[in-house]
Amino acid sequence: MQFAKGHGTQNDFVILPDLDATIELTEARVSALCDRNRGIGADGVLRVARAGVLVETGVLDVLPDGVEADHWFMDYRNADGSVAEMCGNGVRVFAHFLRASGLESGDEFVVGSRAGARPVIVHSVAGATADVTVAMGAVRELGTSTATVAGQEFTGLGIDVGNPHLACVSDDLTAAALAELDLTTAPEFDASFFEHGVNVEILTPIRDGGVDMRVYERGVGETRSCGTGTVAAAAAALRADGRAEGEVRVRVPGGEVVVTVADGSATLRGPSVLVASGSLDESWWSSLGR
Ligand SMILES: N[C@@H](CCC[C@H](N)C(=O)O)C(=O)O
Repeated sequence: MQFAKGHGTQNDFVILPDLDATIELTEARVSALCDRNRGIGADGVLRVARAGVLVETGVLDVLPDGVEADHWFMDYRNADGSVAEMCGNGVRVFAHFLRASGLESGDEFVVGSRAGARPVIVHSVAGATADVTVAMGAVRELGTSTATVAGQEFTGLGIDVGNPHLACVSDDLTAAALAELDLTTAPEFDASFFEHGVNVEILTPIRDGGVDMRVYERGVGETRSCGTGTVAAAAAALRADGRAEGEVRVRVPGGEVVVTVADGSATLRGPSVLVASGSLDESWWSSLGR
């Protein structure tokens, strides 16, 4: 079984090209693959197949909104094996992989996700690195809620960008104080507000056109970046600045991306790096629980 490994601002993924969608991606297998000691190690898994094939094989019940049978589909799983609707860094890496592997030759194409169609523009591919913009779809504000991180309560804006986020802009927070925040344990949140769990972003207000952000991802833990999280963060930071639209540079521990919010939707531009490819040992794979 072939795999590749890549990351978008150090949010890293194991990529599994599976054009016939025959791989049984159980929770046990995904979590073993993503385990940094007993597997390859990653924040998530991206299965590569056409959307129609995933419906035919029963991985998807139906084609999500705007996704056509011949669109490429990013079948995304979190490191704990759970399925999530969308992954913004994942889409950039997925698009880069399609180009690097020759599965796709265009600069503009659609990547399907469970949250719907996500058109991409591949601006450049140079060596192991690509620069990709993803149209992230609608940014829906859900209202105010709170999260408690290491005993400290943060108020934030619930935002749905295909998956759920609570983006907490903290007025006096500096980049240095943010870096000190203890994010080793899961933030507490209002489970009646976020029935399906939530990704929590803590960020500074906009200063010089940018924010600093850290994230605790549902199904993963703290990651060095989260693309959908940067979109939620940018939208919340713009709101806190009295604006509904604008461009925001979002600095995360793993690098920097640019988010543009306009007309109730957003684009996300940033890098992708493909670092390795190889094959999984078949006996190891089949020894994993189903
Ligand atoms: N890292 C991703 C988001 C992955 C899904 C998330 N953990 C969830 O469960 O919603 C990104 O780049 O957007």
